[in-house]
Amino acid sequence: MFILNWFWDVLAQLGLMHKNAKILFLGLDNAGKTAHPVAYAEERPARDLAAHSASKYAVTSNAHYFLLTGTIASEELAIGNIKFTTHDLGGHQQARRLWRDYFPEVDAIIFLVDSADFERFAESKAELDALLAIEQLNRVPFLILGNKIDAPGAVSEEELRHHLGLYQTTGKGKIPLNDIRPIEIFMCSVVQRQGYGEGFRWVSQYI
Ligand SMILES: Nc1nc2c(ncn2[C@@H]2O[C@H](COP(=O)(O)OP(=O)(O)OP(=O)(O)O)[C@@H](O)[C@H]2O)c(=O)[nH]1
Ligand SMILES: [Mg+2]
Repeated sequence: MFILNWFWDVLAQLGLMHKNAKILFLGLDNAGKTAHPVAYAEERPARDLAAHSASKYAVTSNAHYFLLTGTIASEELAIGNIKFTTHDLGGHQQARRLWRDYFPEVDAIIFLVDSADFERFAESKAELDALLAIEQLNRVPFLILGNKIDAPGAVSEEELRHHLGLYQTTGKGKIPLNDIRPIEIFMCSVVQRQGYGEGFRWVSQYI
């Protein structure tokens, strides 16, 4: 298993269109950003990752590696001559203070929420609101992923919108925007590999 394993399909899609996309994965701890037990957080040889990506996407070029420093995992991935950096920042409280170090030049923020964790919706909302209020991010597209729809007790999109206060969002089609930050919510299950592709396609049009 690799960090952000689940996201590679979608990165590959984005990779055909965009260069040097810097995407931040944020959300509370346990939201599903890395979707694997943290226990294996050790550095992996670059060749593992290269082998993985090569087998899956016929990626052969340079710069396949990732770093783990404390709770911050960052991956660089090159598809052809297009380079991506993804940062999955840990979500526990101490790590959240580090989020803002990663804001400069970010192209999109993916904010994950555990849609089955009713008790933490308010905490998620507080973090999300704080992010949305940051001047530096006021043009950065926000993709909110309501994850774990497969889990017992997961709420519907409507309910999650309500709990997060996301009543006015961009819309899910190809919506042209002038000077307004794109923001939309999509429900997904990282574990079952469903739902997020639509979200990433949506956000990619604004990167
Ligand atoms: N049922 C279900 N469980 C999921 C899903 N995605 C992640 N999980 C589980 O949720 C737990 C936490 O996932 P992580 O990816 O480690 O959470 P994280 O957001 O990276 O958390 P931090 O690294 O602590 O910030 C794990 O046990 C995952 O297996 C999902 O779509 N459905
Ligand atoms: Mg994690």
